[in-house]
Amino acid sequence: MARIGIIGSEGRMGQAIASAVAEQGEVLAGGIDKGGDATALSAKCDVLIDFSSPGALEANLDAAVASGTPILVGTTGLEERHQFLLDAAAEKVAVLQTGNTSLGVTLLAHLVRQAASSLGEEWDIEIVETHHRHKVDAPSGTALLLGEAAARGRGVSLDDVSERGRDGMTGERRDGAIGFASLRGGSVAGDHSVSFLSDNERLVLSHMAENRAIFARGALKGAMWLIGRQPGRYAMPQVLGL
Ligand SMILES: NC(=O)C1=CN([C@@H]2O[C@H](COP(=O)(O)OP(=O)(O)OC[C@H]3O[C@@H](n4cnc5c(N)ncnc54)[C@H](OP(=O)(O)O)[C@@H]3O)[C@@H](O)[C@H]2O)C=CC1
Ligand SMILES: O=C(O)C1=N[C@H](C(=O)O)C[C@H](O)C1
Repeated sequence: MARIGIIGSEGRMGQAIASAVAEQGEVLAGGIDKGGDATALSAKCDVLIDFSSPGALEANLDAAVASGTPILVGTTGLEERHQFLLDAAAEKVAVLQTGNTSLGVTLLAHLVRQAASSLGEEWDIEIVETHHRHKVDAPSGTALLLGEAAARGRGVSLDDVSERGRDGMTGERRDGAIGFASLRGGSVAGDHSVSFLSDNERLVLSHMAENRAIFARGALKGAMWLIGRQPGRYAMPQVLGL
């Protein structure tokens, strides 16, 4: 049995992960929230699972590195500087960061990349996500992950083609753009759709999360997979064998 430490343990995801840990018969070694001691938690775990806040990431990675504990980071709203922190930590411990730990979205990203690579630039790409009223970041980590997949399929950089937050006299749509739109309300666990739009037809690939258990089970699976791995950056397709 593995000893699991949860960062953000009282949050919506933290509680769902604790349920998954119990369901799978693993051991919950402890959990922390804001103001908690990540170093002490890390020292008594085989793996850390972090679903907290971007502001907590640096301290959480430092704690993981100090005790040589692998870490799965599900927190979204991360910026470029956070990716540098993740890369640095991955030189010392096994690190998996993803905007979505579900099997369905991991497969969806694969399909989106394939579709973007097969369809020409005359197919516009638009990504729409809907989440519960409590979500604090936009676009969602998943929408960005799907945008990255589409951009990789097209052989372009997402930073160069991304169109976010259209408002007012935007002008016509840029050729080759990948657009994002976010809806917030109610208790939606997470809906994502990627539309490929041409003049004559539309292809829409989508995923709807019915609840948080899918994220929690995927996170636990990823965390268990990290135990005993060499330092490095890992990704969900490796965990799921996709
Ligand atoms: N990758 C994936 O598959 C998924 C990712 N997410 C992401 O996970 C994150 C958490 O989501 P959710 O559970 O809904 O959010 P919540 O707001 O419900 O939970 C966040 C938790 O993190 C804690 N926290 C905040 N700051 C710190 C800190 N500095 N150190 C330790 N703990 C801290 C909060 O504690 P306190 O209340 O004391 O501030 C709270 O308990 C979000 O970024 C979300 O987008 C969500 C679902 C799936
Ligand atoms: O905050 C959430 O709830 C979710 N966040 C992740 C994201 O930003 O994509 C994953 C999931 O959609 C739920």
